[in-house]
Amino acid sequence: MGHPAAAVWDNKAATEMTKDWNGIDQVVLRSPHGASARVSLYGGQVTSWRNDHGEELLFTSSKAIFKAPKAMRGGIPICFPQFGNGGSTELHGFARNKIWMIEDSPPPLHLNDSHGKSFVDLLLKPSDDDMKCWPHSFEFRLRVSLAADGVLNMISRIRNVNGKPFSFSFAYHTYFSVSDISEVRIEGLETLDYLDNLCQKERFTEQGNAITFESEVDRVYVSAPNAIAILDHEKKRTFVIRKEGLPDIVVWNPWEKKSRAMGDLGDEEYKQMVCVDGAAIVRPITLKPGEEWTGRMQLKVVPSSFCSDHLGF
Ligand SMILES: O=P(O)(O)OC[C@H]1O[C@H](O)[C@H](O)[C@@H](O)[C@@H]1O
Repeated sequence: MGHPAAAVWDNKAATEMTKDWNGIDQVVLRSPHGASARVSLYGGQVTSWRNDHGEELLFTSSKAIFKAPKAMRGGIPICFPQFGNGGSTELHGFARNKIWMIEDSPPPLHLNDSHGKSFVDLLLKPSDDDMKCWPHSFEFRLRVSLAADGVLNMISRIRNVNGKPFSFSFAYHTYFSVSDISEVRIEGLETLDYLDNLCQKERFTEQGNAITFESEVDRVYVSAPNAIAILDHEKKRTFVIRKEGLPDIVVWNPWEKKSRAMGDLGDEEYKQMVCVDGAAIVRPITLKPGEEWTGRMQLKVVPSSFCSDHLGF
């Protein structure tokens, strides 16, 4: 446990308020060794995560649009209260298109996540418009923190402040930057069942040793382990994703044809990205009045020589 005053002091020194491309406030988190992360108040979206050498680890489209109704294509949009188009709200929910507030003194986290980290706490409450399409009152608290070793942590707490229970789905829709999608493999999802969005959500079982990419992929892996890895052979680096409270993993690459049809993605840019999301989709989360849910994702990048044997799966 760190001394609270020390944590506050560290944090002030390590965070900075600037504006994003669209003139909206964003918070820059910095580590003492040079890593950084940017969090826009638009969508509570992490728009950049850089390692100690200043290399960008998240993908952002060169054609990204910074206007509703779609989130900026890249970084980590937050999908809430719905993932995909199966509910009453806009695609992937409204949270990614709202202006969030900074919250100076949020209710304490059970787990002390602030010591030695730079962090920001954001808050989203529904507007009258949101209540029209999704009539449930909630408080969504998001903490984004950057540790001294460059590890990025996101903790979402969603509280029911409604008179009645409600259910939602959720995803950290994470666009990882990769050298070439053909050189990428994902480990940790072997033998799992997945729902294939390209086949009307039909359920299949993953057969291969690891996931590689040769065409469009749009899947929700069900009940995935809490650590999975994305290996980028060309860059010789591995992203390690750890998650808690988020049973599912989405894997998405639009490939050539879909990219060409998307106005906010360059025709060839699908090669430089892969989306792998910690998510709760297959079984929506239900909260009774007064209950709170927590979903946590941690992102780390390690040299690929640190192979999956070390991850314990
Ligand atoms: O274009 P967006 O609304 O950001 O959605 C981008 C993608 O998100 C997820 O990965 C879905 O599974 C895909 O079906 C969708 O195309």
